[in-house]
Amino acid sequence: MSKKMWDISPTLHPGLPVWPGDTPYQSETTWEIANGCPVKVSKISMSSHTGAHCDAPSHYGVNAKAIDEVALDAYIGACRVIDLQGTRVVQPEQLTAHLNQIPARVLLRTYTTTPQQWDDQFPCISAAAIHLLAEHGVQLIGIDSPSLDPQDSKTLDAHHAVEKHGMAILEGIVLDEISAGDYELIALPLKFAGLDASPVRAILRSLIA
Ligand SMILES: Nc1ccccc1C(=O)C[C@H](N)C(=O)O
Ligand SMILES: [Zn+2]
Ligand SMILES: [Zn+2]
Repeated sequence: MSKKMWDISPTLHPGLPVWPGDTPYQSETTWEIANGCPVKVSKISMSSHTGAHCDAPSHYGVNAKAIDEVALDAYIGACRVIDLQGTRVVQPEQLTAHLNQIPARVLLRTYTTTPQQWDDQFPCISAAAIHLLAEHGVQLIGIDSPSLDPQDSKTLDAHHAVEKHGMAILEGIVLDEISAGDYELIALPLKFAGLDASPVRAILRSLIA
């Protein structure tokens, strides 16, 4: 019997909300199946931070690893989805009840329904909460909002807390249909040379068949 699977990735389509001023998702057809051409091929243009994506350390750290240089083990394995719907800034005290035998990956659900339009007040996480998770061995922090830090942050306190602990980041996932609990996460970044992030197809699978 196969393991149940949940897709936690938004569909990438023209009009998908992206960071203000960033590159919108666009695609065009390079070749069509016609006139002797046997294939359809497309061209896509998008920000490295489109939809469900993994930040590389080089996105927020100087002389830090690019997405093609990061170790992949953080992006596949046991994870815990913590339901914090309605939270605007995740604080340590909201996590303490969920730390018992916590896996190395944590995904935070802050939305009941992920907005279809850009939310400039999107939920984020405090640096103190990142430090608490790191102290409990967490290696990847995921969130259903576009960033760990507030949109207007210039200090990126949560990202630099992640940097301090060498943790991995997964942002822009969709947890609308996901109940709190433990799952297997698979969310591997593409091997873009020198880039600061990579879109991913993020999925959860049940830990038992
Ligand atoms: N596209 C951007 C353009 C400029 C500044 C930030 C972004 C982001 O997407 C935020 C990123 N995901 C982050 O968590 O820092
Ligand atoms: Zn990002
Ligand atoms: Zn980020």
